[in-house]
Amino acid sequence: MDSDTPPLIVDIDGTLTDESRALDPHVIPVLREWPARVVIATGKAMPFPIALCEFLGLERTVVAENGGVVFVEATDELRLEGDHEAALAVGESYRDLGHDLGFGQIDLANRWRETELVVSLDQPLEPLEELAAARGLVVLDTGFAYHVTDPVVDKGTGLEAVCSELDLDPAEFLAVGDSVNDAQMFDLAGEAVAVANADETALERADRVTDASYGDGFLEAVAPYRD
Ligand SMILES: O=C(O)COP(=O)(O)O
Ligand SMILES: [Mg+2]
Repeated sequence: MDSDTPPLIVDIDGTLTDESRALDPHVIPVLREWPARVVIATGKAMPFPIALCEFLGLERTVVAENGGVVFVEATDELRLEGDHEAALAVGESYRDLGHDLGFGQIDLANRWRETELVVSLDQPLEPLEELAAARGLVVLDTGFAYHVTDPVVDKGTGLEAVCSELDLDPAEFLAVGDSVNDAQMFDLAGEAVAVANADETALERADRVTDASYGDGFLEAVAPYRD
């Protein structure tokens, strides 16, 4: 890698993982050795990207919950944004209609969530969208879960928040992702790459689409900046 390597903002599920959300081990050395800043940007709750950074030996620079949570270790900044009360109320109303969030009794998908709510993809979408809209929230289908999210935040606002902390410009970044929740960070990044398994929105908003899927797609996305 040369000194012109851009900072990297990368999604987790579907980009660093396979379809079952298991991390592709081949991405590990690439992330560990990336010579510029690495930002992990995910729809997952904060403990997941924080743990990923720790296990990879990366400084913890994280956008979680689709932009609702931003943590920058270097400046000791934690920003929470978005109407969590409204998201929880959507969940309550959804249950009142006889539906379920779909993650079982001990719901690890929502347990550490601070700004949004997630519902399993095997649950009905339409009533969820109606309840969310009534409270000014949106539902994002990432291909891994339905996210009831406050539209004031997204991974783009998260990238901007990270940049203002670290005195970087979003346009310096290489962004890699796979789904609708990556679209706004794609719009801001200097170069946006969708892996081949990406959804229609991510494919449309990307500057480049890889031939390979999942972790192999990520490796292809960053290949021009290695060696
Ligand atoms: O949690 C999800 O549904 C998707 O997570 P991701 O943003 O890391 O792909
Ligand atoms: Mg993803």
